[in-house]
Amino acid sequence: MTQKLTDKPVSIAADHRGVALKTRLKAWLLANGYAVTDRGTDSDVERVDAMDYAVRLAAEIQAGRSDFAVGICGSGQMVAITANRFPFIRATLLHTVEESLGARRHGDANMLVLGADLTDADTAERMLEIFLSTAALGERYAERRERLARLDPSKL
Ligand SMILES: O=P(O)(O)OC[C@H]1O[C@@H](O)[C@H](O)[C@@H]1O
Repeated sequence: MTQKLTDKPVSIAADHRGVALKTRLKAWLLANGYAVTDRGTDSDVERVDAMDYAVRLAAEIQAGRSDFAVGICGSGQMVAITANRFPFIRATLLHTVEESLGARRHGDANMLVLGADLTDADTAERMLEIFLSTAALGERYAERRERLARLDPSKL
């Protein structure tokens, strides 16, 4: 068993293209001792907008109900772009286990984003395992994250 960085439920959501991967990752989370908050969608035939599901995940983190979220759409792009509009979200679209390590160590990412059309489920499971068990580094990495949090668009 790898270390757990959170005792809160992991929030997960997907658009219609990500339903199958969401089901698989939810099962992995439950089997590995994580509580799960599933914010939909549940139909892979009814077309929905990935943006709405990214917003649902952001709301879970903003409210403090989850420390980590997993968002899925076909490419992952729409979830990642939407989620990163919120300053308290550090969403990262990943394709490899190595990227998952870096996203947590350097970026303290709190939302794992996956493209269901591009990512096989075994790799996604491994990325999720690494994502939820890799601590963020301190020192210069922490200083950069603090700078990031202070970036002010009105001062461009
Ligand atoms: O299935 P349709 O609606 O054609 O395309 C949706 C996908 O297009 C991209 O924005 C997202 O990746 C989303 O999953």
